[in-house]
Amino acid sequence: TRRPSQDSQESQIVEEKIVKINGEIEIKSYSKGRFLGKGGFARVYELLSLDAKQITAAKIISKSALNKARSRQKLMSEIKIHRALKHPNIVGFEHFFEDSENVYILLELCSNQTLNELLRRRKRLTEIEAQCYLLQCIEGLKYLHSHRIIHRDIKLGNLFLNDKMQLKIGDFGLATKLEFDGEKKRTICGTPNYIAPEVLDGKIGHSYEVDIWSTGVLGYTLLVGKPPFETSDVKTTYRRIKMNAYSFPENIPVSDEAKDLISSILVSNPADRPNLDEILKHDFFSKNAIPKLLPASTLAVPPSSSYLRQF
Ligand SMILES: CC[C@@H]1C(=O)N(C)c2cncnc2N1C1CCCC1
Repeated sequence: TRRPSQDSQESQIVEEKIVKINGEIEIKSYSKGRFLGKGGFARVYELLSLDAKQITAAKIISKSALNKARSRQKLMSEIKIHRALKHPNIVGFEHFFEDSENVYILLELCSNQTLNELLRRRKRLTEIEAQCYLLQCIEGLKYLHSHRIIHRDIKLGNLFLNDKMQLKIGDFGLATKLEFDGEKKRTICGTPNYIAPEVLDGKIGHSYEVDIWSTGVLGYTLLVGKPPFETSDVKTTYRRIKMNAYSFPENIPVSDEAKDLISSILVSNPADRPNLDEILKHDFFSKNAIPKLLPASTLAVPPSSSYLRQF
């Protein structure tokens, strides 16, 4: 009997057909679990591999959605870049395969969602939490940039938290790999949330500095509770970015070190921004001891004063 919730074309078992080198066919079976949501063209489910008993977050993309060369090309670029990465602050790329209907991308399950949901619940974070998350994001970016990869869409919704509360950079749909040092990228597709002025400008190319810009926007957003240039309409936001028009609200306590660091990053000329190592040397990251990981209780409430006393 079919479960009432199961609609006709979606089956609960996924089978991967593997043709071995000696011509034998091996079938790997997976069981589809909870629906996690939509990500781009994909419907995302928890997926349990029935042999290794490993559970992943599976992006299931129907091939019919990939008929346009552009979207197929984008997906192949995302897979090509992401599958080569391995770092504690980068979402793990477990496996990918296809069957007659779909392409399946199996990613590290991050059961504590993203910083987007966290900030929606908490409104804004304490300085020690912002330090902890920014530090992990910068470690992940150091790894990406050392492999000549620019993420280009660092935003709350692409920063995932796994069950251990580790921060993981995800979604490489807008990422690009530079072929040589000094290469400048000109085009950018999609609507990155924390777009850097030089990308909007379009005259000069852009490079790693766009990810640096995003860490400034991220720091401001975590501490203030909303992005620095956000307005009700995109065109006005872009104008504010080009004008570098942002300020810290009087009524929200942000430390001098935080303001100084964020202001040094959110500068229009990419060449004037600090690099990742310079950012890590800033007083903001050395003024107090920073926890490697935060307790899961902070998903709902600020860290308790007794917890903070140890730092
Ligand atoms: C698989 C897509 C995306 C993701 O990239 N990861 C790593 C992830 C990992 N774990 C849970 N969800 C994840 N998501 C969510 C699913 C719905 C929207 C974004």
